[in-house]
Amino acid sequence: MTIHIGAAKEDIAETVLLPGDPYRAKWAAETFLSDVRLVNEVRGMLGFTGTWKGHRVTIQGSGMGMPSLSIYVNELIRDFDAQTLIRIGSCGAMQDKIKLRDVIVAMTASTLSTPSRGIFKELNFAPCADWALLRAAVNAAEAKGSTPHVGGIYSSDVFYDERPDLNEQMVRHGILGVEMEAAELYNLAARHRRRALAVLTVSDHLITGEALPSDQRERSFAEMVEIALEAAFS
Ligand SMILES: O=P(O)(O)O[C@H]1O[C@H](CO)[C@@H](O)[C@H]1O
Ligand SMILES: O=c1cc[nH]c(=O)[nH]1
Repeated sequence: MTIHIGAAKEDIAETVLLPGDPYRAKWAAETFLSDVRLVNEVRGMLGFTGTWKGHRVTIQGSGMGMPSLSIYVNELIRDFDAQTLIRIGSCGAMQDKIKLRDVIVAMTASTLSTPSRGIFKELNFAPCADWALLRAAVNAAEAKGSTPHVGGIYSSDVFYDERPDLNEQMVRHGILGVEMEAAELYNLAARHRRRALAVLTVSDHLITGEALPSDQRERSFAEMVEIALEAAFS
């Protein structure tokens, strides 16, 4: 039991899926897992553990933004010994070729800053996904007849952006989409030698201005959850 996760050590699986939205955690656990148990509700940041095809899985909300994700991932790694951590998040598309509801698998995550900035100082560390997980996610998507976009994303500290020039540079350099957590997940996984990946569904389009309603962000992103589960246990 930690300050932010009120579960016994044995209640948390080695494999953890991490949606930002705690109600997406509830929906995904109830939709994809068997023998589901609520294992955390501290601060309403719901976490569930169950089984998928015989494998134990925890689905734990991580909140919005890297400082929040950092709390949950630090505790999951240090206190619960999580080994494989896969973010299942929403994102905004930054390229014309990407459409609403497309899946993006994040190879790298560019940032302006992360909670790890304090230790990296002047170093520009390159947060990147675990290669085997990334390959397994792409294979899983393709086996389902889907073609995910694979490449770099932007992990931003803000949703309401006051620096359009930064987005312009991201678009210009081929960044696929923007979200708010993956870079610090990748930093922490590198530091503690764990496996991490971010699989994202496009909920907004920065070029067209399209946006999905919040109920769909909570309960309709099945494809990315299936890809994450298949990748974790391939
Ligand atoms: O849908 P989730 O997983 O929360 O991810 C995205 O949505 C939130 C912003 O609405 C941020 O957390 C961003 O990264
Ligand atoms: O961070 C995010 C998440 C979803 N959509 C966005 O535009 N930004």
